[in-house]
Amino acid sequence: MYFDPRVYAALISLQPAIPYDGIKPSGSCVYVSTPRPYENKSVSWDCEAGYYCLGPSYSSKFLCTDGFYCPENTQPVYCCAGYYCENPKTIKLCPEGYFCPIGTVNPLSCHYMASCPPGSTSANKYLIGVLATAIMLLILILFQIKKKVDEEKNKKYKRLLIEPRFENSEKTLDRVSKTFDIEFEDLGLVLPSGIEIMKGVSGSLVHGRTCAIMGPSGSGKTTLVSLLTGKIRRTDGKIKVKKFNENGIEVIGTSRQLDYYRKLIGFVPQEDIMLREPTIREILVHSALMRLPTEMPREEKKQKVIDVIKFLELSHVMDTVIGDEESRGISGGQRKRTNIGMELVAEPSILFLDGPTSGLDSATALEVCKLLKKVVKHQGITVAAVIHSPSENAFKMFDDLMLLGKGGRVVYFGPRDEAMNYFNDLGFVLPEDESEPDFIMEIASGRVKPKDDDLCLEDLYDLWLKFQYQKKNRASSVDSYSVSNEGIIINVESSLKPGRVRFWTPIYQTIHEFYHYVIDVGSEFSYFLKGLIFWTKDPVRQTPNVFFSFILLFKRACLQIYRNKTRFLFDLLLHFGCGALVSLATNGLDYIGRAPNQLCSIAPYVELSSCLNARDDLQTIGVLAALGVTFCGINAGTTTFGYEKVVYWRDTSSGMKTGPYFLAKSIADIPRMLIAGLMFSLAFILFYSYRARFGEIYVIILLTYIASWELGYFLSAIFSKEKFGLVGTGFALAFGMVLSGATPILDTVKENNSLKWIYWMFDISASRWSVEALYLKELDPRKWIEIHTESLKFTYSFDHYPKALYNIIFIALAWSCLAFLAMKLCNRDKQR
Ligand SMILES: Nc1ncnc2c1ncn2[C@@H]1O[C@H](COP(=O)(O)OP(=O)(O)OP(=O)(O)O)[C@@H](O)[C@H]1O
Repeated sequence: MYFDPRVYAALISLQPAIPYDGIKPSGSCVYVSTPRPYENKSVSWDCEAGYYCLGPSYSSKFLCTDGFYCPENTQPVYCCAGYYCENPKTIKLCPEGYFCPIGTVNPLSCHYMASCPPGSTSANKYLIGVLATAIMLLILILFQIKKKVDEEKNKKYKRLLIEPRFENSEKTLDRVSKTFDIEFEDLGLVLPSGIEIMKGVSGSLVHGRTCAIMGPSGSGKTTLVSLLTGKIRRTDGKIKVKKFNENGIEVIGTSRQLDYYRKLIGFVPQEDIMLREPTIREILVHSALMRLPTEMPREEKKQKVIDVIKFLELSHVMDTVIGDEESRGISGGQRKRTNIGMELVAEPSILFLDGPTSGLDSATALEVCKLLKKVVKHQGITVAAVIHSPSENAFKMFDDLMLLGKGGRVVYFGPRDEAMNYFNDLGFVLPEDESEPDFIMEIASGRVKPKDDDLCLEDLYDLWLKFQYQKKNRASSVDSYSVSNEGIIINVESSLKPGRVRFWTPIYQTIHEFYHYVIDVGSEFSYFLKGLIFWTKDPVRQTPNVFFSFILLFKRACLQIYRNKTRFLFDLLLHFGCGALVSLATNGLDYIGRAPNQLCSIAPYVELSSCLNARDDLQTIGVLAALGVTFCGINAGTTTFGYEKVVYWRDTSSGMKTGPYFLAKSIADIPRMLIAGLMFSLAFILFYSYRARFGEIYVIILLTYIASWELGYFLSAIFSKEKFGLVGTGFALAFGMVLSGATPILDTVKENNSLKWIYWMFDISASRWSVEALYLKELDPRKWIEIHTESLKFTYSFDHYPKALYNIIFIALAWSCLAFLAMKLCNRDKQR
């Protein structure tokens, strides 16, 4: 291949001649494949300004395009950084208040956030730091104002507390209007694995009485409560409900199924599942407003909260936040009482408690048991509580005892004060130095034997059934003792259906579970549609509708954000920091197009490749930004729902609807997204010489943030919080980088037969559209370089900008819908 040695010399010499007018530009004109003007003055050229020639020996001349500088008798150079070339004939120093990157035709305004002395190649954006700080200060001021408003509100409640009627009155709670008895028979549970964890459990819970459910660890106490509250679907047995009016007279209920009365069942879980940001009062007010009947006036509901606070003796800490291990709030005992209070304010007719005394010292545990006794006395409701190793006094607070043994079998069920008599009759003798509840627990775990017998645990179960059988026969005037012991045992065994666990049981159980899952989802959906079309009312209790629930949940979500102000501000700093890092990575990246074709045609082979490919870093800049935003957005999104899933499950099991909750949290997140996007965008332009408008960059970054945020919602609905980090990183790399359309390049994927089937994946990636949108907006001010001569690369198109933005919005909506469905459909058993 032949090339002119003089042009070659020009190509490897990279410093073009700059007309020097007193002020030196801060940039330089060093870049590859741009020859400087031919300096050999002895050779004559015939190339007027605005045209370029390939050299003195070439006869043809070519029109110099905008963005280049072509004085007379030269080869073209890009208009130098720090200068601008209105046309290829002139070059001028960039004026003050403007900056001129390489190839500038019109100087770019420095905007309001930067300073640009004459000859600037980029804007010095020190004011951005000031702006970011101002935003943070403004947020702090808003938080302070909210604090003042809160303090006023607290004072109002304090006044309510010290009103004379409270000062003098005994701390009482009104009787509830509906009470229930629950009868259960032969309850059984076989897990999908085929393991039977509960078998033949029968008994009844009577209104106006407290029942302690006890047994060794793993005996199935929690399982029993879950079966009774409908959290787990039983595989065997019956549960029936008897309804009573205010005078304790049995009335025929609309249904005898416990599920039907779900809104009247209170369940206090073993862990203190509640948000940590609100105060005790706020949590109780929220619970009351969400769960009490709509016909009850709002003031009465608030009064109810005050009553419960008084009753639980929490008045002095009612305006203290709950807190957790990280941020100290109320004490463990107070948290337990609040946990119970959340149910009490909702006026349940039946209250189940799973380990209300777990983790408490004996004095506090006794206090809680006394409280339960008092609740039953005042309200006449049904209370059943799982109790772990109670003290003698705490044990006495219960009227009935359900004692379970290993494998979920009943060892004893009946009045608590008759339990010891029963065991005495079996030959167990309470040692003098041992407390009654401890001894009973030892019996149930098979650690003590009767004095003159060698009974094993299995015998205890059979003996209990035998005892029951005899009691039943006595009641029906049949002489139980006419039946041989052997006969009874055979009877009993047959009622327990031994040998039910076959090898197909797991398969059967799985199909059974799936069937019920579909029925459950289907019936909820049809119930929802029915409610929507016929505006039907809940016959048991009409609680706030979707709109009012939304308002209450939205207020709570805002409160959470406000109470987490340190985290909020720190998050903003992190978004700013991430944007600054991405910006740093883009430093020096630019678009300077390609050298004119004619010049390239005579370039040496080594220069040819860089000569033919325009230097175009816009896509790389876009990918860096999209990757950073996707990482930040996903991570921020997972915090919204991910860390309060258990609270969500508790709330839904007590009647909260997923729709208003999801919408309320999402809308409360909007300011977070807006400010996070702003912080990132401000930091992103710190070191990056952007040519689009700041508003355009902000819109692209914000929409990508929203789409990633929603993806974070989805991930947090599917995965547990321990997995967010890794799963989020994986998704960010996939959607922010691989599917951004840069590597692999969209064109390649489209044309490659083995890859084109995954092209749709690029279409559902927000970053692919945001990179294109940013590319187009950044290219727009550079159109003078090659817009009319070159077609766009990467399957991009100049009219794609609105489409790209719409697509990001659709992707965000799609992730949002998926997140909602995932929340609704995953872990349904925990939402019951
Ligand atoms: N979904 C499940 N999958 C597998 N095993 C289960 C499941 N639910 C319960 N079990 C098992 O059933 C048994 C009873 O569990 P449960 O939590 O009801 O016991 P517990 O008496 O409440 O125990 P603790 O007093 O320690 O809380 C345990 O052995 C438990 O491992």
